[in-house]
Amino acid sequence: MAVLFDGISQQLDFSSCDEGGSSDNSWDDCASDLSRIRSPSSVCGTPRVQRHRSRSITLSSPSFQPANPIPYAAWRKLRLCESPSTPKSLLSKSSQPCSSTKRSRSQRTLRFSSAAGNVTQSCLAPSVNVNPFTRETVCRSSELHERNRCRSDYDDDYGHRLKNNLTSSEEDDEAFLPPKKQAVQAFMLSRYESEFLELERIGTGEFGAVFKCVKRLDGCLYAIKRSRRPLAGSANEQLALKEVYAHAVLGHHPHVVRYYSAWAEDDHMIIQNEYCDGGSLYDAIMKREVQGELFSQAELKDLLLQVSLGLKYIHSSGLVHLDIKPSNIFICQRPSASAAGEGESEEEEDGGSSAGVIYKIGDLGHVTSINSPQVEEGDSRFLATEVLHEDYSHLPKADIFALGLTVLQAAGAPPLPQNGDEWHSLRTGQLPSMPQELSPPFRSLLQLLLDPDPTKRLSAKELCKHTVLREERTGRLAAQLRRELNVEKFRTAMLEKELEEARSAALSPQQSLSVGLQPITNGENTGSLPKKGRRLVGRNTARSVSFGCPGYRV
Ligand SMILES: Nc1ncnc2c1ncn2[C@@H]1O[C@H](COP(=O)(O)OP(=O)(O)OP(=O)(O)O)[C@@H](O)[C@H]1O
Repeated sequence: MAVLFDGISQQLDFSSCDEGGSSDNSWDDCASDLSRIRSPSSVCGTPRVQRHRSRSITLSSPSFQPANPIPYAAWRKLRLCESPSTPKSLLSKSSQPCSSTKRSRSQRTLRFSSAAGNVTQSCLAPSVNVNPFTRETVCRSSELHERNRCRSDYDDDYGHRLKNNLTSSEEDDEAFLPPKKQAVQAFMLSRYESEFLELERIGTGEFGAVFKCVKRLDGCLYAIKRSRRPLAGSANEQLALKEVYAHAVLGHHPHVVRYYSAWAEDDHMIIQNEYCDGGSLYDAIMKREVQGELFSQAELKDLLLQVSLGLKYIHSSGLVHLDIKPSNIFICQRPSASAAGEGESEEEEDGGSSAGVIYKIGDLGHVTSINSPQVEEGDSRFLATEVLHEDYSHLPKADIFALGLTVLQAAGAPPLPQNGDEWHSLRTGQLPSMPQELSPPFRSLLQLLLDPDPTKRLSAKELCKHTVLREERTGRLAAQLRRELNVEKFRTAMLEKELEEARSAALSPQQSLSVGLQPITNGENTGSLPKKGRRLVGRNTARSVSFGCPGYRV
């Protein structure tokens, strides 16, 4: 029995089941966890199988049962937290460079991982590759290089989770599943589980839940939307399908959240989208509110311009969004200049801001066609009156109306009413009272977006060209051009000076020839000849210039 306990104690670590020690994990609990290991609903920590040379007892074998249930108190004593094989030591082992043989083996093996939250989803799934080209990886490796550390030190959640995952796969070097079982279990994994490692839940909405995931193959982050309720036959089905159809038709634009893939799983729709690391505009507004800050007018113009660019693209594709609002506009932090390279980004060419963030339109669940609309009204707080009255003749202008209200929200306007008198008065063209003074041209522009008559509202295309929005960018461009012009002027002046010097240097010997050749002796009497070692035009002009007179040179 002692031998049996010893074997178990060296293979199991329940620290991930109960970090705080408050859980009542008995053997039975953990054994049942093992049996539920592929159930997505299971959230309790899964016993972590530690790397160990002895294979006398392998927990991965479903047939394994302890001879006797282990009492709770005794069980807790079996934890390996401070033993030489604790997870800590395993982590540090994994952070050291490992041989290529080991890496390739770990990539092949299936493993148990103890990813926090939805633990069991990633169990038995393949490991995650680390993409060396992502911004995160590049930044991290340069940081590590700077600090001259030999141990990797991931300080964010992504790093931790990735690391845990990689560590787990290394632990699995001592593969405990026979090949047939591995194959069967891999087969039983869903596409979501086998292709992605779930890092955290980042949001919930009408559609369902959204998770931040890393794709095991490419090591990149994605936002994965999973519909909340089983879809077949539900009203949610249309919403999900609309989103997929719209994404597929729209393709790729810098101001529309990028779509990668979609599939159905267990009667749920799963959509793989670009992950926007700045969250939603709604989150950003809330954050500013807490900090007692407001979006500046320049930021508001930037927001309006960028979303207009996205809308222009959607509208020119014959579609309308119909649910524009702060929680459906997502933010990507702009990569630093060094990471982005020196050339202008696509956004800038398309008129976006060169500083700060990139705004992207997301959540295409209400998208419909302009010409044959099937309108599923979006959030009533942002709804234009004509849509409420089922007048669909100017649908793109309904997006413009919602965009106007979105910008007002970012400017600090009070929360919008869902209905009632206040709702109607907002639709008479009156701007709500604002906590900040907006310039008259910008205020009039916003007023124009909220005009009760949709035909008077500007189109997205007109907005993108509007001088009020362009002046910021024009000003920035002008400043940049001025800087470049100054550099060029300076360069030209330098070249002119060098040319002048070269000319006079070339002229001097001829002058000296006309007055009688003087051999160069000890450096005296050199007239206007360049001083010794002085360079002429270009970098290679330290060479002597010969005039074909032996004994005479300049
Ligand atoms: N691509 C993404 N990148 C980052 N976070 C995202 C992304 N997509 C969604 N989220 C987060 O998940 C939340 C809900 O997402 P989304 O609005 O798409 O779901 P929904 O169910 O359609 O919501 P709604 O009720 O607004 O229609 C967002 O508010 C945001 O915090």
